[in-house]
This record gives sequence, C-alpha cells and structure tokens, in this order.
Amino acid sequence: MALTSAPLTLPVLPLDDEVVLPGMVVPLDLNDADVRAAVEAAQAAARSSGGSKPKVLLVPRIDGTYANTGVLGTVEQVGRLADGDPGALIRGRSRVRIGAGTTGPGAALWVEGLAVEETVPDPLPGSVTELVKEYKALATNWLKKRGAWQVVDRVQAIDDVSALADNSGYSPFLTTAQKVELLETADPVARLKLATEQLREHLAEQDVAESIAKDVQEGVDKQQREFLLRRQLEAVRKELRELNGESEGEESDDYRARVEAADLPEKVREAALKEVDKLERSSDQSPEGSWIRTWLDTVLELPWNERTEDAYDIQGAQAVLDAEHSGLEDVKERITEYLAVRKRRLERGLGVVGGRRGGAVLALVGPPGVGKTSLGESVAHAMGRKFVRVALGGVRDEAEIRGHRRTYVGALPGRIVRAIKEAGSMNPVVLLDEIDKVGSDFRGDPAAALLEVLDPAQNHTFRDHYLEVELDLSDVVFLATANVLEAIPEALLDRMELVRLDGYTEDEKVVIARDHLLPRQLERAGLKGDEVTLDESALRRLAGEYTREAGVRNLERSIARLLRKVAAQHELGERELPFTVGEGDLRGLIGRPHHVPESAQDPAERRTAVPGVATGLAVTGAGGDVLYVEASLADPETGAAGLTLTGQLGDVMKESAQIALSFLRSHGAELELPVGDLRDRGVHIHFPAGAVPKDGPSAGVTMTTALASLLSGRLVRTDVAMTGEVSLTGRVLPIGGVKQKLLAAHRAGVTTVVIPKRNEPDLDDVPAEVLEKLDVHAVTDVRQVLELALAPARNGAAEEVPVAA
Ligand SMILES: Nc1ncnc2c1ncn2[C@@H]1O[C@H](COP(=O)(O)OP(=O)(O)OP(=O)(O)O)[C@@H](O)[C@H]1O
Repeated sequence: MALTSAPLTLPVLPLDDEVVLPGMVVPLDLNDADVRAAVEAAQAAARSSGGSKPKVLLVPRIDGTYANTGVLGTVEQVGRLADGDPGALIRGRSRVRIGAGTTGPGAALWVEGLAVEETVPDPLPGSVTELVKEYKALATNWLKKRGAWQVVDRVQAIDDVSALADNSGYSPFLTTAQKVELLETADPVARLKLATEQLREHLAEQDVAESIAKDVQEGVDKQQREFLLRRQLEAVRKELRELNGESEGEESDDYRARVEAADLPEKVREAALKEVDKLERSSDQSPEGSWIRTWLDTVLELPWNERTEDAYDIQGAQAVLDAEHSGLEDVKERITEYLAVRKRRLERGLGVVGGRRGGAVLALVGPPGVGKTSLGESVAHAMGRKFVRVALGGVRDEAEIRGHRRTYVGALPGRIVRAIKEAGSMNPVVLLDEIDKVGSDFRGDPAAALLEVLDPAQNHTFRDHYLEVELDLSDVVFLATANVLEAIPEALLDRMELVRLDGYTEDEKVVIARDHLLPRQLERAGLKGDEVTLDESALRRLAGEYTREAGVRNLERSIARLLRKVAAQHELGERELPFTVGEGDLRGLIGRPHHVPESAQDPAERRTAVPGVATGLAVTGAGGDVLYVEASLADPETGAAGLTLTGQLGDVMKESAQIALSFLRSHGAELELPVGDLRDRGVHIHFPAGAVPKDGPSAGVTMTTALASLLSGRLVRTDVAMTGEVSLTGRVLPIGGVKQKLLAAHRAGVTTVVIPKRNEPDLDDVPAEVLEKLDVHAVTDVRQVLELALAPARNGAAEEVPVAA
C-alpha cells in the first residue's frame, strides 16, 4: 500500500452514523443541508473544470466526529427519490485519507486528501484464494437464508479481493463501528479477513438464536397439543360414561387427585404421579391402563405413614403371654427376654440388632399344634402391634416373596408387601409360617429373598419387583415357625434365634384344654361357660386315647366334636343342661378311642406278639412317635439271599440296617444266635406306616433288636421302646430329639425306655412328671439293649420263626 503524491481537493459529504464503502451506490436526500451543500459544491467544481462527474468526499461522522478516512464518491444522477424528495445517486469509488481543510466554491466544507493505493499480490497466494472461497461460501449461505437469491450470483462473480471485502458494506447486521473498521483497513487482504470474521460470527449467533427459538417453539407446541388432547380425551371419556349410564359421581377413577391427597413419601409420590401420567395417556380399554390402576391401588393402599405405638411395658407383655398360653415357661421367658433386650436397645438408640448373629428373628421350632402360630399372635398382642401371618409352605418361586416384575401378565406384589398391606401399619409383627417348607427350583431361590427381608442391613430399602419403590421393613418384627429344624435353609438359620417347643405332656394338655381350648370351643358351639363341663378324667382320656400327637390340635378338634354332639342332643331334647362329661360318657358321644396303648391291648393282638418285631422311638414332622420294626428271614429254598429293606427309608437308615446285620453276623456267635441263617437266607426288614418317608441313624438299636429277636425266637418286651445309633462294634451312639421321643413313649403307654448313655444330659429337659412314669436306661453297648428288651426264651421258640411269604 502506498499513497499517491497528487492531493485531491474535495467537498465533504458527512454521513451521520452511516458508512459507504467503495463500490456501493447510495441515494442521498438533497433536503439535507449538508448533502445539498456538498453536491452543489461538487457540481460547481465540475462545471469549472469541465466535463467529468462531480466528485464528493463521503466521510462518516460518528457522534459528530469525522473518521480519518473517506470515500471518493461521484454524483451519478440528480432527480427524485422513491418518496418524491429531491435526491442524488452517489457511487463510492475509492478510499481517500483526509488531510488539511481548504477552500472551494459553495457552502460546503473542503478538504485535501490523498488517494489510498491498494496492492493485491499477483498471483494470489493459496491462503488468499481459500479466504476468497470461504467468504463467498459464508456470504452465499447468509444470502440464501435471507432469500436474496439474485444477489448470490453477483457476489460469486466478484473476483477482486478488495471489492469483495467492500461488498460487506451492504451487510445490514454490521454495526457502524464495524463498517468504519472495514473502511479504515486499507490492506485488501486484511480487510477481507476482517469481513469474513464478521460474517462468520454473525452466522454463528444466528444459529444459536435460531435453535433456541426452535426449541421454545417446539415446547410450546407440545404443551398445547398435550393440553388439547387431554381435553379431548376427557370429553370422550365423559361421553362414554354417559353412554354406559354411569353418573359423574361414580368417577372414583381420579387417580391424580387421590395421589395428591394421599400422604405418600416423596419418592413414592413421584413414581405414582409418573404412572398417573401414563394412565391418562392410555385408553380406558387398554390392558396397560388396568395394570397401572392395579398398581396405583396397591401403592395407595399401603400404610406408608401408619405406625402403631409400641406398648413397651415388659411386665404387661409377660402378663399377656401368660394369659394366652399355659405352660411353655421357658419359651415365654425367652420371648420376654427378647422383648426386654429390644426395648433397651431402642431406648439407647442402638437399633434392633447387634451383629449378624444378633438374633433379629425369633424362630419357633416344633411339631404341629404346639402353639407356634398362636404364640406369634401373642407376641403381637404383648407389643401392641398388628399381626400378620405369611404362609410359606410350598413356596418355590422367588417371586412369591419379592413379587413379579410388572411386565408379567397378572403380576402381583410379593407376600411381604401384601402382608404389610394387610397389617395396615409399617411396624407389624410378621410371622413367617413354615419357613422350613420353602424350597428352591428353577424359579429362583425364595430363601435368598427372605434373607434380604430379614437382614437389618438391607431391609430398610426392600425392593419388591412389582412395587418398584423402596419399602422400609426395618421396623417390622419378624418371627418364624418351623416343624423341622434340619429343613431350614442354612443361611436363614444363621439369622435366627431358635426357640424349641417339643410338645406337651398329658398333664399339660389337660391344663391347656381346660383353660383355653374348652372355653373357646364352648363359645363356638354357642354354649355358655357353665352349661357343659368336662371333668379331668374325660380330658385325660381325650388327650391320651382319642388323640396321639405332640401338640393339641386334634385334642381341640375332639373337644369341638364332643361339644357339637352335646349341643345337638340338647336341641333334640335328649339331654338336660348343665351337663358334666365324665370319662364314661366319651364313648357314647364320640365313639371308641383310636389310640389305645399297646400295653392295653390283648397280648395276642400286640404287634410284638411275634419274634422279630421291636419298638423304636423316632422324631417326625409331627413330633415324637413310636414306630415298629419288623424283620423276617426268607425260605432258604426259594427266597433270594441278601438284605431287603422296605418302608420308604432314606440312605442313612439303609446304612444303619447294613450295620445292624454286619454286627450280628460278626458277633452273633458270642450272643448265642444262629447266625448261619443270616448268611444263607435273605433278610427282610420293614418299617410299617410304609407310606411315610423315614431317615436317620437312630433306629440302629431297634433294628438290631428286631433281628436278634428273630434269630433267637425270643419276643421283644411290649413295654420297652428304644432309640440309639449302633456302630459296627456294637457301641450305642447318641441321637437327637430325646425330649420329643420320651414324650411320645409316655403317650404310647411305654414304661421302659432305652437311650444312649451320652444322651443322659438331655433328660434335664424332659418334664419331671414324664420321667417319673418312665424307667429310663442309659446304655453304651447294644448287648445291654438286647438284655433289657428281649423276653426270656420259651421252649421250642425256634420253631416259631416266621417265614416271609
Ligand atoms: N400352651 C398353650 N396354651 C394355650 N393354647 C395353646 C397352647 N399351645 C397350643 N395352643 C392352642 O392350640 C392351637 C394350635 O396351635 P397353633 O395353630 O398355634 O399350632 P402351631 O404350632 O402353629 O401348628 P402348625 O405348625 O401346624 O402351624 C391353637 O388354637 C393354640 O391356641
């Protein structure tokens, strides 16, 4: 860039807050005094110099200050403007640097100036060509957006770098300051760079503005549409209701209002409202709608903020337990301790349990009908809490505990959630009944789900698959019941504090019947308390001969049956009330007893009336029981040799039969038994009640005794029952369930019991009144058992050996 040496003398045409760049053609209003003065001065000068077009210097005047660069303009035409005012059309030509003021014709201001010479490298370097391309692309982009299609070609046709940059003067988005900057940038390449920059910035701003505008517009549209659709939906629903003859009032379907009105925890409310949104969008008939409604009903019915106040008066609790259950002193003591510890921990803000084995859950283990369930109910009474029972028997599906995912057809919440709903409070006593009967299979492991329910570290955020919102179970008191300890899944057992209920003695049953069962059944039979009484001998007989069980369930049934009979007889006018039922009346009322003890049977009718049958003691799911073992030898001519076992025996029991046989084979001679028979003839051992599966090692002594009886021909004493595992050398090893077995022996009228020596300490648990009536022998060797159990030999007994058919 260089300045020419010849100065120009020109009249100034001030442009107020406006810029004209070279190449632009602008119409100017001649009513403006400054414009007219400049144009007239230029015309005068042109006339005097002869020929050429009148020239002016277009100088931007910003806030009254002139820029230091102007543009030489030629007056192209003078005439009328579009609005009818007189005007001049002026074309910008080239940049002029303004010098000193001078004089000239007319009223205009005259200055001297030097033309600015512009040089552009020739040929253009690559970077500049690129720049030209970019500028043209941006300008085209912008022009197309504005719909100025006809201008696009014109811009594309400009090849001169300087002219291209100056074309920006037309851009309406540039501020005056930006245009002045373009004007004062003399170097064409720098100017094009500047113009490109300005254009690019503008386009970017425009993009942002456009996308914001678009978003806003879309949001508004969606809201409006949704609003309209909802209104339409409401109208359609209303019309449908009217068609179906339902009145407006029946519309309890307003879930939104119900959710708003319900006292739900914040998270639950959010989830519920989301579902309401979905519901309002779904049609009345769609299955999804009905699923959502069921779900919302479930959520609304849960007692989210309901809680009962605990009655933490330990003495009072003890009184409740005592009033509702006779006997069971140690069990009630354990429960009272549990409540007391719980109370202290809560008072000290320690939470419910200490560690993993804190015994968060009391498990009541024992045979049916001993009052496990009703004790659970008493615990709830004692604590002043609601009570719910969850039956787990036969639950094999994890979803039973934790619910089905809602994507399943007919999905339901799990039993825990249903229990809370049923309880109507968030802190009930929940009894997990028959926890030993949960199994696992391909549908998952319910025990694992239970574990989560019982774990204090996890159960404050229990998640049911159906509910999908968290439920706080930490305030629930869980109790469990089980018949068989061994069947409780190991991991669950770990969380539980065991309380055993082994069954009742006859005396205890009589008390329970008198104090609890009879009053309750009298009421059920619609009889007044004093109208029917059962004297003690009758109750005893009912417990001893009409029922044989560890608990009192059948006893209660028998009493109920008896009372119904009496009530019916009274109604038929056959019996006067009040009436006292004595021992002798039972047979007339409810028939003959089913469980006459063996010892009371005719000797020839007894099971042990033939050699080869011995009485054992066992523990089954129903408590302790007596069981018989039968042994026979096959005919040496026709029967196969070897050992046959029947009666649904488990593996352990089969093995103990093998052991009994091996022991007798090797030690029979010293016992003076004809062991040759054991080698040559097949042996069959059978356990009657063949349909009931049995297992365990504790029938070892009984099998040995039965076999010895068979070989020797000596009968087994009817009044003797036995239990104990036998080793190959004949030692008697300890077994479990002594208390239950002795209670059963006592029930069955057995008077002599043989147990392993090592089980002697267990006798402490057996009620004194039972021990009194039993002659208990603790032995270490099976020979002692045989000595005690086998009756003396009779003459010719050997011929009586029975032969299996
Ligand atoms: N010690 C007791 N005092 C008073 N009533 C008792 C006692 N033991 C049991 N009962 C009564 O005997 C009935 C049977 O008891 P419950 O149903 O609780 O037995 P359970 O052990 O839970 O049996 P299951 O294992 O079959 O559920 C109940 O009506 C209960 O009130």
